[in-house]
Amino acid sequence: MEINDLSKSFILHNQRKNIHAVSNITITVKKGEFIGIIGKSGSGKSTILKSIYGTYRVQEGDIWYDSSRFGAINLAKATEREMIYLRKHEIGYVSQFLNVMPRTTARQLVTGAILEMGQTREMANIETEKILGHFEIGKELWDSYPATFSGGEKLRLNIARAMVKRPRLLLLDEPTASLDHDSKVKVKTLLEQLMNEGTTMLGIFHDLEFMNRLVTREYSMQNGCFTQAIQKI
Ligand SMILES: Nc1ncnc2c1ncn2[C@@H]1O[C@H](COP(=O)(O)OP(=O)(O)OP(=O)(O)O)[C@@H](O)[C@H]1O
Repeated sequence: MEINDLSKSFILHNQRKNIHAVSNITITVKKGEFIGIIGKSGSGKSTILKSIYGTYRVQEGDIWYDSSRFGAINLAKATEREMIYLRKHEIGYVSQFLNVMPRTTARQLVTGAILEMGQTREMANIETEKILGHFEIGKELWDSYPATFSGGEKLRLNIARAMVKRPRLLLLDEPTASLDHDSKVKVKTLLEQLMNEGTTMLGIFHDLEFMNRLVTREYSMQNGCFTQAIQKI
């Protein structure tokens, strides 16, 4: 992926203010790399990820992504239909929050994600149980609605759902922020597996130390700009 001169502002109409969330971000990410981004709250980290994922429309700059379906595609200018395809098949996004779907059980949520990738139902069922078990989501919860889950359970399910898709590009927005140590270790192990399978990752981590030996390059952000880049591996 190649991001060139990405800038994004928000206009706050009620305050007649223009917020420059990110300015002139340029970065090249090679296949299989794991980029870690750190910076103070409000420095623009999530805005970068949301611009790549198409949650935010980019005003200036290009985000060239090497898609297996479309070839080189500029995500800054992609159509909604293209973005929907990419989100379903190639680009994953994990945040601290789970958007629960009404009347969908934890099992259905994960199985549905696997089926979207074209797996058989039999394989999807096996893999669903494997991943729910791995994240220690109690068996009694598998056929329950996640709306009633605790914060930690929701988060683990969220990560599980994104990971089973084995995305080509995975965006991580502080996914481990509210996890206990054991759950963090589990996430790290799975991220390591994904890396070994060739997934490229871009992640915001409050505690980058924890991701040590996985992150290949680290960027620091301040006021919407990268201020430092450190090659870790
Ligand atoms: N949808 C939005 N509307 C208006 N302003 C926004 C929006 N999203 C982000 N901003 C503003 O853009 C700036 C950067 O926000 P962003 O969420 O990217 O920061 P961050 O570094 O990820 O912060 P945090 O670590 O707290 O999540 C902030 O000043 C924020 O208030």
